[in-house]
Amino acid sequence: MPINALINEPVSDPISLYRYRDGLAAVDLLAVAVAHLDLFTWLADNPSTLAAICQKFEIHPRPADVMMSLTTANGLTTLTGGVFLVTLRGREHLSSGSPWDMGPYFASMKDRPSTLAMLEVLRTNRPANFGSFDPQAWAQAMERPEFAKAFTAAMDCRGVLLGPAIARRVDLAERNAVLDIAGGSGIYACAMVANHANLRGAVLERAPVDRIARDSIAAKGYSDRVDVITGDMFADTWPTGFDVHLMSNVLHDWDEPKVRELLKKSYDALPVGGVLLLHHAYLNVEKTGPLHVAEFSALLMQITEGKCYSLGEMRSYLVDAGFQWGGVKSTAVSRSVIIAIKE
Ligand SMILES: C[S@@+](CC[C@H](N)C(=O)[O-])C[C@H]1O[C@@H](n2cnc3c(N)ncnc32)[C@H](O)[C@@H]1O
Repeated sequence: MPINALINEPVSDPISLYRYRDGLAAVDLLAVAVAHLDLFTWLADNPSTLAAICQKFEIHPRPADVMMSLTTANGLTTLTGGVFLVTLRGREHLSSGSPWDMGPYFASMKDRPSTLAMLEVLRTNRPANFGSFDPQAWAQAMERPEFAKAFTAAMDCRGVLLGPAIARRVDLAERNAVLDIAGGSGIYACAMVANHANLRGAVLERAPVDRIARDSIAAKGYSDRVDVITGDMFADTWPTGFDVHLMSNVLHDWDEPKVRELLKKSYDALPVGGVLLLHHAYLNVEKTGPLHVAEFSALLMQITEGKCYSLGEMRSYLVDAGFQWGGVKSTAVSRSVIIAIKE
């Protein structure tokens, strides 16, 4: 009998493979910090806030925040009382004047197209074209059926691992219906209903992904329990009748104002006592790691308007939106799910 991957998890751990794929852009972000900005030489003499770093190097706060999380997670900087300091490792290996300065080693990769694309994002705050090879940025490229199909397939194969991991770590025994906002192929909604016989589901997606989701859900045999609702999560009112909302790998595509907007939309559409599940890769409260997540954040910052948020940031956005914090559970490959309840 074939393995039902929506119910069974793999025995082996693919984390090293995820680290390569997720961390793709981290090397370019570090190269920008060293070879273009000479960040560590300056910061060693000028401990500074994020705002002062942005001013000095004429870079934007969102990518600068991601850059400093990456240097901190690498043990090159620390943050004390809102001020970034260079550590011994940063001084010895990445500051000019040190006999062990690796600056020239990084300088040789300064003009790589992907490094230059990263510098452009720091300077403009505009997402680069997808993976530096597609003619459009991700959000626009997703309107083209061919790109949407390939991108949704990429998300779907990741969801086979992560969807069941979420479904098994949250208690949904008393719940009835899950709305998977921007649910891609519907893999997460299928995994939720596959693991919880009491649940029905729906995916909210815009065209052309809505059609891809319908076909994918049918191919998995879940059309009788998972619907697809065509809609724009920003422009449209969210459907009611669902006591669970799931946003998986959604908020990390957007900057803070849009994150807050989506949380408010969820709050308005959920019944009192309803639960919001937020599944992403999160930095810790102090933004000192995990390194895998700080590396992934470089990629998201480069190709979308977002980044990997910290648990502290998410908690404050949720509380501001009216939610009660219900805890956080690890799922797989450095991802976790935040549970929030509408009071
Ligand atoms: C990174 S994918 C995540 C898909 C899925 N939730 C997952 O975890 O694999 C982001 C999804 O957001 C969807 N999306 C982007 N803007 C949207 C909008 N305005 N309304 C509805 N869906 C949107 C895209 O079509 C895409 O499927």
